[in-house]
Amino acid sequence: MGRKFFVGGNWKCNGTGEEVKKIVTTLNEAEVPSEDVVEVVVSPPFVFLPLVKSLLRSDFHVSAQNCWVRKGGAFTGEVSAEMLVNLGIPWVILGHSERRALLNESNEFVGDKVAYALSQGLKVIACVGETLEQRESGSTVAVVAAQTKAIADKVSNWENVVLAYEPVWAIGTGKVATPVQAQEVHVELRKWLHNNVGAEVAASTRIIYGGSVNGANCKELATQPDLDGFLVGGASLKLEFIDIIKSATVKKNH
Ligand SMILES: O=C(CO)COP(=O)(O)O
Repeated sequence: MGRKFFVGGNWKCNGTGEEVKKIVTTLNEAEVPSEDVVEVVVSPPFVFLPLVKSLLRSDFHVSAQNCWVRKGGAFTGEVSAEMLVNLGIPWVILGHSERRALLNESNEFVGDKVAYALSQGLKVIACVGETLEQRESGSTVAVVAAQTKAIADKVSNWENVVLAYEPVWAIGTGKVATPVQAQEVHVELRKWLHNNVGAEVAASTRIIYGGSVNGANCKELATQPDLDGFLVGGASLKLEFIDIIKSATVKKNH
């Protein structure tokens, strides 16, 4: 079963209105493989979502970087899944390691968020990944399995989920996982899905890699059979994001 290559750009907490418009103009002018080959999703900060949605080419899609865990209401500072749906935003990133680490989002909380966002009709990029300490102590697989289990416990339909493996030690550090390291964990995640959710979900769910992906390292990573795309941070604000989108063709021809 074909898993369409997926390239997400997580802009994190960056950009002014002018900078955002510039990035969108660059993306709009880029020649990239068609939507049949690659699904491209960019994720600006909340405040720029309407602007980006209104300007962005129609074959690229928009994602939020977070949303509230349940129905909106008296939750100062939060943005609900319903609001994203109301704005026509199809995607949301949930469980990013920066939120897990800095805002104490637990595995269970992330699982609840993923389930609620899906129930409202959003598609979810759900992030998992180990810290350097966890990798060095040999617990990488146990950590990502526990994070994935907390999602699987709450979610029965995986059709609208993309799983992003983002080792914390590779995020924003310039220290990219080697293709072999990434492939190893992607295989383990797929195995986990196979054994705990089902063969079909394991075969069809896209598992993408994030952590210091750039225009230079994306092609080799893309050749790995269980790597179905990327979630890109820093490089998604730069011209090289277009090269990363183009690495979808490496996959297609591999
Ligand atoms: O966190 C990331 C994407 O969500 C990765 O960030 P970098 O590409 O900047 O390492």
